Amino acid sequence: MSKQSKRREALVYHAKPTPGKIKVVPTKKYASQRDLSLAYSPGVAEPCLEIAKDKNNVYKYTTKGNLVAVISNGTAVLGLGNIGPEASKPVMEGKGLLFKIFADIDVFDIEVDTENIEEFIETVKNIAPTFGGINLEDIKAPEAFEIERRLKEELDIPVMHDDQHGTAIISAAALINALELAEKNIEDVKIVISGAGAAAISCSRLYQSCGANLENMVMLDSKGVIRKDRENLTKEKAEFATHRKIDTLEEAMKDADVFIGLSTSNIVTPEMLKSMAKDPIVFAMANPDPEIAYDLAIATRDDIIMATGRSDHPNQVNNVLGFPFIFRGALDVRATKINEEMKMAAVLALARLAKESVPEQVNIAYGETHLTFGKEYIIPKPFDPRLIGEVPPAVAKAAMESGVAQESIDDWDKYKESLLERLGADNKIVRLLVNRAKLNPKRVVFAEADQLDVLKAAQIVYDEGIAHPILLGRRDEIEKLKEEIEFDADVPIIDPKSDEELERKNKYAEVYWQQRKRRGVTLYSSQKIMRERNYFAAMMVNTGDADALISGYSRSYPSVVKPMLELIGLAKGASRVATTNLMMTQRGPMFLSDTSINIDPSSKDLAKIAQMTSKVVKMFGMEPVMAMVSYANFGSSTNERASKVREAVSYLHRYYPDMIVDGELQTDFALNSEMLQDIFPFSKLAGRKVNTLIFPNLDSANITYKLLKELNKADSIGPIMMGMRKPVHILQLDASVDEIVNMTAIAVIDAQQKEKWELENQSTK
Ligand SMILES: NC(=O)C1=CN([C@@H]2O[C@H](COP(=O)(O)OP(=O)(O)OC[C@H]3O[C@@H](n4cnc5c(N)ncnc54)[C@H](OP(=O)(O)O)[C@@H]3O)[C@@H](O)[C@H]2O)C=CC1
Ligand SMILES: CC(=O)C(=O)O
Ligand SMILES: [Mg+2]
Repeated sequence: MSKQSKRREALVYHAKPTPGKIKVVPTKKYASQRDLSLAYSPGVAEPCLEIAKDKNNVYKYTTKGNLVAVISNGTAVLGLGNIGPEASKPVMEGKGLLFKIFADIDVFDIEVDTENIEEFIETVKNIAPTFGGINLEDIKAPEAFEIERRLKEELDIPVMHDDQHGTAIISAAALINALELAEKNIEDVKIVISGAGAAAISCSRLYQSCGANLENMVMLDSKGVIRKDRENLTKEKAEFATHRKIDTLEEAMKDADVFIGLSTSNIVTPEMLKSMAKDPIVFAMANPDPEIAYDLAIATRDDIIMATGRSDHPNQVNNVLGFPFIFRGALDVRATKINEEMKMAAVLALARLAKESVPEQVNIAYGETHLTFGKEYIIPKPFDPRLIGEVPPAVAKAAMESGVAQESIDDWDKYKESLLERLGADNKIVRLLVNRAKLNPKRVVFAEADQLDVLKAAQIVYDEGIAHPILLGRRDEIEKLKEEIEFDADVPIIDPKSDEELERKNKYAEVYWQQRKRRGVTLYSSQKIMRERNYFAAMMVNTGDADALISGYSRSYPSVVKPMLELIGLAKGASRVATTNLMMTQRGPMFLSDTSINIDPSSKDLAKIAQMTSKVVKMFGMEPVMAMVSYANFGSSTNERASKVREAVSYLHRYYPDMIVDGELQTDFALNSEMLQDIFPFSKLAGRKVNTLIFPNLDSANITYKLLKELNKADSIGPIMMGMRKPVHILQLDASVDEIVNMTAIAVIDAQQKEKWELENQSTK
């Protein structure tokens, strides 16, 4: 993607569909007059009075305990400098988003229009009663030091200047691990620090706590090396002033073991890197552009251990790995401070985690095959789901042991479990899907590429490397739309109606005719039918000219399924096709089958649908726990509709005893593991969390899925086609661009799996 398109994409992302990145969502019912009389007057007076009696009750009756203020005055926004409070708001909203998705902490972002230290402190102190914690952000040094020191002293809730301590914690963990790989001792290494601001000073102090020697450090600011003989140094800079008679970064870098960049972009040259000691460690952490570009650094020295603050290269040393989890731990024990002990506990937890074996989910999420501790993996990845289970407990424990916790945790296993529960699975699942597709992108033909949304989706999958799109449709229309959305990549366009495709059309017609010539099909009618886009696209997949197909955006589902079934046919061993929908519900991801095809399946069909769905659930990295739902529970009705489901279950139990499936069951029992455990403790599902529902007929499945989508605004991925010989996936009429992108990822994964099975079959023959 060009720099210009990236810029546009970032602006559209922030502007559409609603400006900004976060919103406020009520957590209580508000549907009836009664609800409102509780939420507001007169009911609300009761918690007010309780809190007036005892301020601690504010944690019991309000969101304070899980609410953090991300506060800035916009004086040091990333590496963009003093761009003012309004211009800092996207970053602060971004931090809010990260707090929420990584640690389930709610955030109000607050941008304060003052550069005066006293005014800023006064503002924060005045609003502090609202919050459980204060995250100071992007405030320039030296003001940031005084502001944080005073607020820590004067407030009884945790206050942390993220750019100082978040950065220090993460980079210290990365440094410990990098030094281990380089086989160097922290006490001995020569460290150059570019930048003498909030982040640099705090990092350097923490490295000292980890054992680094002040005598071995050289720090630089915008004026050059900070020497003892320089005048008018702030007290923080003076703390790091060196006796060495050097003035420039170039001189400082000679024979240095470690470079820490917390200053500004592109100030380190390849020559400087070459002058460093063997196995140099370079953390170029300025954002958005580092002190030296990752690729350039790697190309300059092959013994380098390199990290940046960015997510698009290995080793992202960025405070995003810290602030969500540090505050989570601090809030959960109502710590009054974030102290040195808590910071060190976070450092050690992060450093330790990087050395443990990486769950497959993380490999997939980052499009990697085998992340292991080494030069390109010195620190955990932000999307590592283990972070929330490891860092907050370490921080909370340290808070308790150092005497700043106001509440204690006794059952650490239970606490860890509750932390893992906090993370919704929605985004994770989509990410997993997309990244799995990216590992081995396939050629996907978009049969309706002359529709704007389909083309937009094709552009996204192309840009993100999810698939190699083939655009099928009216060439002139596609060209026009491509220009409109500035999709300038050279991807194949195929217009089945044009003369250019005559040869290919004839080839497909011949194949089609050969298969059906004894069923009343003539060569002429075959040639005619190949002008129809879905037939043409299906033949592309059939003959290996494409790996997968996406269609259905502009036509009714059955009208697309029919030709696909006729042309592509069923997979080996499949007796029918069916679909499943993945719904992102508040309870977590749920698969619902069959949502689109089988009107009144028999018990055998139901068993088959369950089996096929189980494979799809596994494809999403989840263990299927399946309820075959009905209006009845375990034989409570003898009606044939209930017994059909019962028979399907007994078939599965008999032939597939390892499948975790049971029924017939009413949906409320299926979704409530405790109720199920109490009343039907013999069930295979008792005590388990059901993630898949197999419905007895199309009516119930389709109605439920649409109801969830409309009433609960649950996002849906699907319908995912199961049982087709080739990867053909059919969109709902008017699917959104996101839905088309997700469906393409599914089509690619489907193609990857079919390819794998074919290879396995060949090797066993
Ligand atoms: N990866 C991460 O997680 C994080 C990265 N950062 C990045 O670190 C940088 C600094 O942030 P922060 O400390 O908050 O900002 P500050 O404004 O507090 O500090 C900036 C420092 O950089 C120095 N500086 C500017 N230009 C140069 C130069 N050419 N050579 C050497 N030093 C220079 C300034 O010098 P002077 O004192 O003379 O003005 C100042 O000391 C930013 O790029 C920010 O994005 C920050 C926090 C986290
Ligand atoms: C990451 C961060 O907080 C910064 O660059 O300022
Ligand atoms: Mg910052």
